[in-house]
Amino acid sequence: MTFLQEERYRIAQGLVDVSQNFAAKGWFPATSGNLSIKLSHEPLLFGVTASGRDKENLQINDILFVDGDSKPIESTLLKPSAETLVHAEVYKKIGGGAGSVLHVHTLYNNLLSEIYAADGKVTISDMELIKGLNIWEEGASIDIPIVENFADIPKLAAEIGKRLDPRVPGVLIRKHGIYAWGEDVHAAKRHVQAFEFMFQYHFLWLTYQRQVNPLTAALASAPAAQHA
Ligand SMILES: CSC[C@@H](O)[C@@H](O)C(=O)COP(=O)(O)O
Ligand SMILES: [Zn+2]
Repeated sequence: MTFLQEERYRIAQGLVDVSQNFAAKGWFPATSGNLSIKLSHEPLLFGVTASGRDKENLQINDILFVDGDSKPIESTLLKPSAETLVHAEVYKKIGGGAGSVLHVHTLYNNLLSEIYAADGKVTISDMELIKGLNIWEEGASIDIPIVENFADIPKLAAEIGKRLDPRVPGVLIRKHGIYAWGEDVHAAKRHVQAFEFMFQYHFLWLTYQRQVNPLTAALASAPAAQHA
């Protein structure tokens, strides 16, 4: 498989740039996270980070190119990210709306994925940064799906595939992290930043309510019958 050296460089540099932005925020603890940019949809080919690389110090040589089965398309000593199948699943299901898939582990996405695990989703309503997801309606509400953290990656990818919503460009994995995407790496980066801001706000707001006004918080979370 041959493709332009310029394309290879554009994709690798795009991933290095976004990794530096996220690393500065501490979103890649302990080498976690993985990143990809699509090269072509038909056939599906994309550049992805090699497994186990320190994404706080990602280099152009840490990127390899794989197909829709997560197999390298060129001879390489690099091993694709252990979660490459998740990237492939998002590209296959979202189509043209996904030109890049980004995965980060953060404290706030882990906390909310556990707090709302039983609901299977986190609901965020009426926040300005929902517009950062390209959703412009007044008072918009979004549900971010939460899937269990299956160790079996094909199962994890399939479960994520079942829950994808093209309107909401992200899926949480319980006590693991978020996969978010966008039509290109800039949109995907904006989506991750918007989600993380809203997760942080939501968690701190929950905490504030419980600390500052525990009675109101308890009433707000109690079933309606108990209010009567
Ligand atoms: C280092 S713990 C995190 C990993 O288990 C995994 O979830 C992850 O995000 C990074 O895996 P990788 O294979 O380096 O892409
Ligand atoms: Zn991960």
